[in-house]
Amino acid sequence: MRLQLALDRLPKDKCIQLAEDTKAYVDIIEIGTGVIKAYGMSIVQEMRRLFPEKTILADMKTCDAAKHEVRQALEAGADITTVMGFSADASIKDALQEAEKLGGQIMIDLLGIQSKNRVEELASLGVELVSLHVGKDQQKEGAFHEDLFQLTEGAGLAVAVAGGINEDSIVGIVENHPAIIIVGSTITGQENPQEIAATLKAYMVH
Ligand SMILES: O=C([C@H](O)CO)[C@H](O)[C@H](O)COP(=O)(O)O
Repeated sequence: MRLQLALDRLPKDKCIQLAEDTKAYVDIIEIGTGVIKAYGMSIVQEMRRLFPEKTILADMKTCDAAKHEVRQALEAGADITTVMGFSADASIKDALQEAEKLGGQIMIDLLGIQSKNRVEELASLGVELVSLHVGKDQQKEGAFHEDLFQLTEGAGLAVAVAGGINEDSIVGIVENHPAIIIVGSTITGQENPQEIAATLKAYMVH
């Protein structure tokens, strides 16, 4: 089970500092969508250079022109890039094909998807990794809840989870054995991010 640190809505120097401070506990560094919109591929390149031993995920949230955007992210140094699950099948296929060509991986973001049917379709298109995601705005009505695991049950997919995960919710989440737990604000909003990252990671390894 891997811990992914989501770096969202932060200036570049703060992203770098957070990645540095928490690196003993974090397996995957996620460069958040808004951060990519602010700095473009240069921050992906910089994180790759600064953290060569880490898996880097570019949260591109691609929904069209998938071949181009997947190439952009992977050529900049990302290992994984995200594509939205509601995208056209043609986009999903292009993304998977391009990632395979370049030796990277696609994480399909299931934000907004409620039907198991779509999840099964995605699996039949060759998708292997998805994220069950409660978006920032949706979190006003509640953070990630274990009920969401039902959506991917039996689909044979590696599952990441995201959306307001904290010390209270992580215990129940770990019991469902996701491949990746994605945590943003709970770590990045702390005065001592290293301490909270260590606490969260400890729940994942015991
Ligand atoms: O993907 C995310 C969200 O859509 C903002 O871009 C976050 O990275 C993800 O939700 C994790 O962040 P927290 O919810 O703050 O833990």
